Amino acid sequence: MNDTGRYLDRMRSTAPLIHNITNYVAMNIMANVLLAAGAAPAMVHAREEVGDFAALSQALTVNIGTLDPAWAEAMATAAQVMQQAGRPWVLDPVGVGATRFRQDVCAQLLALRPSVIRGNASEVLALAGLSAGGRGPETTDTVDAAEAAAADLAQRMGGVVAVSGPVDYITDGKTAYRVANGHPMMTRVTALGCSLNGVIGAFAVGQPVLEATVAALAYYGLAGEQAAATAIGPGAFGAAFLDRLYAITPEDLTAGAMVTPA
Ligand SMILES: Nc1ncnc2c1ncn2[C@@H]1O[C@H](COP(=O)(O)OP(=O)(O)O)[C@@H](O)[C@H]1O
Ligand SMILES: Cc1ncsc1CCOP(=O)(O)O
Ligand SMILES: [Mg+2]
Repeated sequence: MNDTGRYLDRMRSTAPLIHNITNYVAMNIMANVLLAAGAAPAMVHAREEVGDFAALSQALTVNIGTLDPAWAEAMATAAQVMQQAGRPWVLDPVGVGATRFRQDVCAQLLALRPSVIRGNASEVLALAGLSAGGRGPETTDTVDAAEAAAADLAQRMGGVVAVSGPVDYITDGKTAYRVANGHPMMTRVTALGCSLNGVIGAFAVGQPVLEATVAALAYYGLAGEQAAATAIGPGAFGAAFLDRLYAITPEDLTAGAMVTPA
C-alpha cells in the first residue's frame, strides 16, 4: 500500500461526522484529535437519543472504557443503526479481559458485527477468548502474540481487526499489514488509543475499510513520531501531537508511512 495519503485527502475533503460513545477519560482528547485531523466529532451517549444521532452520523465509535449498564444499552442501539445502514462502526474493547461485565457487553456488541475492532494486544487476545486476564487499559502482551487471535477474530466477525502497539498489525482475516510508524511516548498520554478509533472511523467513511484502517494507523503513528521529535515530555507531546495531526499533508503521509504486507 503506497497511497496512504489519498485516504487522508479524501477524509479531509468530506470532514465526516463521527459519533463517539467513548469513556470519560477520552472524550475531550478524542474530540480534539478528530478536529485536528479534519473530521467532525460528537460525543453522544444518552439511550434516548443515540439511535437518532447515529442515523445522522457517517461513522460510529464505541469504547467500553468507563462502562455502565445504561451506556451498554446505548452502545448496542447505536451500533445496530450503523449495522443496518451499512455504515462503519469501530469497537474498542478497553480492558475487556479484566471483568465479566466487560466480556458480556463485548459479546453482545460483537453480534452487531463491528466494521473494525481496534485494541491493544491484551485486549484482542481476551476478546478472541484466548486469554482471560489483563489488568485494564494497558497491554501486557506483545503484538506478535496477538496476531493469530486477530486473524481468527476478523474471520469470525467478517470485519477488520487492528492490534496497536510498537508495530501495528491490521487484518481482515485474509490480507494483513504491519505499520511501523509510532513512538513510545504515545503510551505516556492517556486516551491516545481511544482517540485513534475516531480517526479510523473517519478514514473508513466511503473507503475500503482494511486499507483505510492501515492508512489511519500510519497517519497517527507518523504524527506521534513527529511530535516526539520536539516534545520534552508527555505534556508537550500531547499538544505537539495535535499540531502534527493538523499539519501532516497527504504527501507527507505517503512519504512517511511505514506499511508492509504481513
Ligand atoms: N511502543 C510503541 N512504539 C511506537 N508506537 C506505539 C507504541 N505503543 C503504542 N504505539 C502507538 O500508539 C497508538 C495507541 O496504541 P496503544 O498504546 O496500543 O493503544 P491503547 O492506548 O489502547 O493501549 C497507536 O498508534 C500505536 O501504534
Ligand atoms: C485510563 C482509563 N481508564 C478507563 S478508560 C481509560 C482510558 C484508556 O485510554 P487508552 O486505552 O487510549 O490509553
Ligand atoms: Mg485502549
